[in-house]
Amino acid sequence: MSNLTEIFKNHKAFIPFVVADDPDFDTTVANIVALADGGADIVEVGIPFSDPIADGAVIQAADLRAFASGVRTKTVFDIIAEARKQTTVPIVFLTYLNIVFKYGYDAFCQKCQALGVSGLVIPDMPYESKAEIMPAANKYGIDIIPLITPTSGHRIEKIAKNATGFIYVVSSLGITGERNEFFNGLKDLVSEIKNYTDVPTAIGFGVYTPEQAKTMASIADGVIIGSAIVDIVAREKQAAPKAVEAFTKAIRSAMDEGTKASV
Ligand SMILES: O=P(O)(O)OC[C@@H](O)[C@@H](O)c1c[nH]c2ccccc12
Repeated sequence: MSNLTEIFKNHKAFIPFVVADDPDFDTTVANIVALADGGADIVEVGIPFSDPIADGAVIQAADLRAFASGVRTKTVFDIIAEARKQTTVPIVFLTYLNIVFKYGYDAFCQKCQALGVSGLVIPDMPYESKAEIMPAANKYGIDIIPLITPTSGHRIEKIAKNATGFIYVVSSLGITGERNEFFNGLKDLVSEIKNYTDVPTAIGFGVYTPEQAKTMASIADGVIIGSAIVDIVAREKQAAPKAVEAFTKAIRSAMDEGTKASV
């Protein structure tokens, strides 16, 4: 079983997201460690991209800060290598497909394995194109985390049946960023997925507050939060790690509360 799947056995998983090299190398390393110390189960690290079509203003701005810092794919790998000296927390990359394609599927997955990166979330790679990357992903034991959205419809069955690691359930239509309302069929969407697989589900997109995290943890096996953390990094800059750790603890305890209440 994938090491990512194992994590969900103990409790509801919290999966925070940061953009690599935002605002700089050392702060990103410290943020990854702070997320782990605060109780993150998996850290999702975004590789900055010039055309992040699924991202809202907050993450787009973070990508621009990373570019201003001179980020390259190699910088991102070096950040992970540095973080790995301080933490064993499971890590997945959020990356647009072109970055992986350009680096080479085999070389990229090999690098992930060497760095202890367990999975890839590739939002612009449709399920139907997954076959291209699977030989490399299988060779190096990297999970390709599929996304299921409120409009996945008849594709849910095949996506779920072929999933490994965990399934990223997109909370609503649109792009990343804070929101007050989510797709109202989320419970049904998660239970439909459960008809086809035991691979755990995590809900992301627009989850911003501890209260929302608690609600999502009552629906799915895990919760993903990006923009709320990236906002803290934008505000606090080099001082972010402390605030990021405090936020992570607040989310963790809200999720644990939610879980206890439903037992
Ligand atoms: O920022 P949000 O709304 O909390 O959403 C999670 C998210 O940041 C992270 O998983 C992510 C960042 N960029 C993405 C692009 C597509 C899908 C997911 C993502």
